[in-house]
Amino acid sequence: MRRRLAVQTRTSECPWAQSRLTVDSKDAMDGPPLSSRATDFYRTNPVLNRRIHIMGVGNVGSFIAHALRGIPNPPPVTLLFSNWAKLSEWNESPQRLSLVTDGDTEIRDGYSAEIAIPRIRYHGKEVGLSGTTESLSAPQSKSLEGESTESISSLIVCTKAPYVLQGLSAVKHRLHKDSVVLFLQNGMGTVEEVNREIFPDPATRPHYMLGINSHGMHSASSGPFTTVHAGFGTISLGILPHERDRKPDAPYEPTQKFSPQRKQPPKPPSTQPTDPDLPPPKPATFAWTPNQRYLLRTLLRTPVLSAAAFSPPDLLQLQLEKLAVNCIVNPLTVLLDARNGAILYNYALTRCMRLLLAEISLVIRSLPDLHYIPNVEHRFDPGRLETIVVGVAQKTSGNVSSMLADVRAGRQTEVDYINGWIVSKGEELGVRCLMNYMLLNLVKGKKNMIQMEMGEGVPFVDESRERRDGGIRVKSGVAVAGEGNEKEKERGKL
Ligand SMILES: CC(C)(CO)[C@@H](O)C(=O)[O-]
Repeated sequence: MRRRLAVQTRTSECPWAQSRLTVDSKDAMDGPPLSSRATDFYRTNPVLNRRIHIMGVGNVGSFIAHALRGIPNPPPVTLLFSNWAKLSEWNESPQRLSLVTDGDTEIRDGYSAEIAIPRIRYHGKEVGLSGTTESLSAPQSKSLEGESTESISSLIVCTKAPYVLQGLSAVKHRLHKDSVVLFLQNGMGTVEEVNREIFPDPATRPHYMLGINSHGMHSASSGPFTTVHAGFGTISLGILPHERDRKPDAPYEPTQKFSPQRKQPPKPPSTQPTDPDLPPPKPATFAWTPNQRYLLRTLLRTPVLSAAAFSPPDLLQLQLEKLAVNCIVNPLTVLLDARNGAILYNYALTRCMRLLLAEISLVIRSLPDLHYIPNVEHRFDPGRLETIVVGVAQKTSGNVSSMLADVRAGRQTEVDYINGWIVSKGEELGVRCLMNYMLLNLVKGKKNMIQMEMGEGVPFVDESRERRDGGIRVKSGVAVAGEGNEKEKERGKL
């Protein structure tokens, strides 16, 4: 039997430098015999559960699952399917994932698969099950027939932002306070929503990690469970401080990165005056949990992912830069019904971009979290954001943005988590974002228009038709939802 061992090495006082390796006893047997101190350590520290669950077996989820099974001593991986049809398709297939890179196909197996049926939520309550007409009489918190009840230690959520709450509702009772959940969505605000709706109690809330994916993937026409790795990108990862460790409304204290002396580095001058209404800034350092460290290390040792880890304030700034790009490229390509490159070399569109970026920049620069971080004024200056947006539009000029792909298919978009986040953060901070508000509603309006053209935009529709949207449809008095067209190609990301 393969016994797993954990080795902890404390390299410095700083939690970012602590490390715990999980190795197979087979590998450990080749080394020197374990000291009694080490065996005592294993007796007092429970061995980690190495299994990684992946929610959302679309292109992003399949890419990550494929990459994880390709590393030495790979972790066990469980794919969580959101409907019986897809799970049956998997069970009837050779149960392998394929990744096509530059025309070469690599096939990997050894996956477990489970069903986790998203619970449809309406006004914060679970009211039905995705893809069925079954209603839930009482708030659902337990597993349904066929669903596993085993606890989940590490979960990677790869579904699109509007489907995260539904998906997590199906597994929330399997997650515990020491579990780690990695969110890999476009936009902002998912974690706040999950805290409010799924894990309101910080005492039992799992730990979180965030990731920003810039790899481009789409599904292959050659067959199911095959993903084409079309654009080589990176995954920026970070661990989010838990509310048990750090108050979420506290701004970050800047970390001195480069200093000639170790002792008492000089504090960089704050670019903004200290706000008496804000709580005092807190450092971004905190202790990692074993599951967080394990998941982070596993992803970092998976070369295909090109993953890199960042401190929470650095990751937040990367997220905000990506948000600014998505706030411009995604909705403008929807309204123009054109590829990303269409927003370039067109001065009328540059004017629109500048009006939008003026609001976006102001909201970002007003965020309390960034209040004490030096250089924020310059990093999120509208001119610099414009340079980033234009650069991305140029690099991905041939891509159909993810939002345009969703709108064309009549699916729900991530616009609420992109321009919608800017509008609602602006409201909180006293910044009126009229341009973004209009764009938000134009995108929604266009999606509704296409849905109506597809005959799916009215609440009572032909019962035989599946709605390709995560929204609510009232059918026989029960709120239900369809699911996205799985065959639809996911656009390249950046
Ligand atoms: C940057 C971006 C717009 C490029 O296609 C991508 O993030 C997307 O499609 O959402």
